[in-house]
Amino acid sequence: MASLPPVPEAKGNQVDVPPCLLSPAFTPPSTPGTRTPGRSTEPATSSASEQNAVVQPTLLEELPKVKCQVRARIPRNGGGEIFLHLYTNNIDNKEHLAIVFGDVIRSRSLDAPQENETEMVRMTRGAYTGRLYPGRTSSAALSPNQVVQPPENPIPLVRIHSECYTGETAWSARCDCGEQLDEAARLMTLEGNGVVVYLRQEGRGIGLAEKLKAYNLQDLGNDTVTANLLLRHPADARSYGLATAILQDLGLSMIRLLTNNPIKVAAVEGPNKEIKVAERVPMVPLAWKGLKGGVSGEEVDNYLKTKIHRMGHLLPDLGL
Ligand SMILES: Nc1nc2c(ncn2[C@@H]2O[C@H](COP(=O)(O)OP(=O)(O)OP(=O)(O)O)[C@@H](O)[C@H]2O)c(=O)[nH]1
Repeated sequence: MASLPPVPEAKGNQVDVPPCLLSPAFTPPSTPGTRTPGRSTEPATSSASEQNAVVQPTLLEELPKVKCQVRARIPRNGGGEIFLHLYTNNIDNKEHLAIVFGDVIRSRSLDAPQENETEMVRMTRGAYTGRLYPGRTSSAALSPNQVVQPPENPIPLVRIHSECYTGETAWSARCDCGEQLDEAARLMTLEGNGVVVYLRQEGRGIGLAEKLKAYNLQDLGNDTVTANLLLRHPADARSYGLATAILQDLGLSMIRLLTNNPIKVAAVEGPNKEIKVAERVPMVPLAWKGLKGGVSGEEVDNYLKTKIHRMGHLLPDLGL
């Protein structure tokens, strides 16, 4: 049986690319928004000796086109409610989502009148104001006790979240993805305003099957960056043009972005600074703040350590 190649040494942001295990690369070709902004889609070759783990986003001139097809109210387990917005777009066939907190933020493409549509059709696709109730006949009218309150902070909190089936659904303690989603929801509920853009770029854009292979390579002693490279994927295959377009559709031009990822900040602003990140709000793991309810353990610490040391994430090292 062939033995695994040695773990490469990081040199600042540079990393030795290990010989790949597979050929050809399996990064899904339909990774959302690969055209804007994108990373090099060149697979690592076995002869390549070095590659940046941290790559600055390159922004294309045009954003993808997005359309909100439907919106619905979701009462939240534990209190409060959100409006789930489902988007389609012109660059992939995935259903990307925007989870909107509060009544103020609305989708332009959803609210735009459609030809010959009845009030019932408008209400059914979610293009109504206020709340639906049995017998309601108009999408526009607010009942007298339905008043839209402006939020206290006019610059909304935004989280751009990439799908993580393992962390959000399968209770994984390898990463902090589930905790980050919960924490974003908690903060937006407190403010009564905000948006989680939920992008279908599972496994940093390599898809679930490849992420599971990467997990096995991690169990064989590699960190998350090396595991991706061994599979001939980039360390991070994601892009954020769809998020920029969705935020624009939601009428946001200035946001406070919940992230530790500097690439996300630069990328979401868009090719023509369509969105301005007024503030980056760090996402410090709850366990690091001595709080309960978050994920903790050696595996998530290793995951975060790799993000800090090899992907340039802005988190205090805390001697990890
Ligand atoms: N390839 C790979 N992807 C992972 C692994 N663990 C988690 N992920 C994916 O990493 C992504 C996490 O993305 P985000 O929550 O947006 O976080 P981030 O860009 O790292 O930075 P923050 O905004 O600071 O959280 C999700 O798509 C997860 O599925 C792993 O071990 N390997």
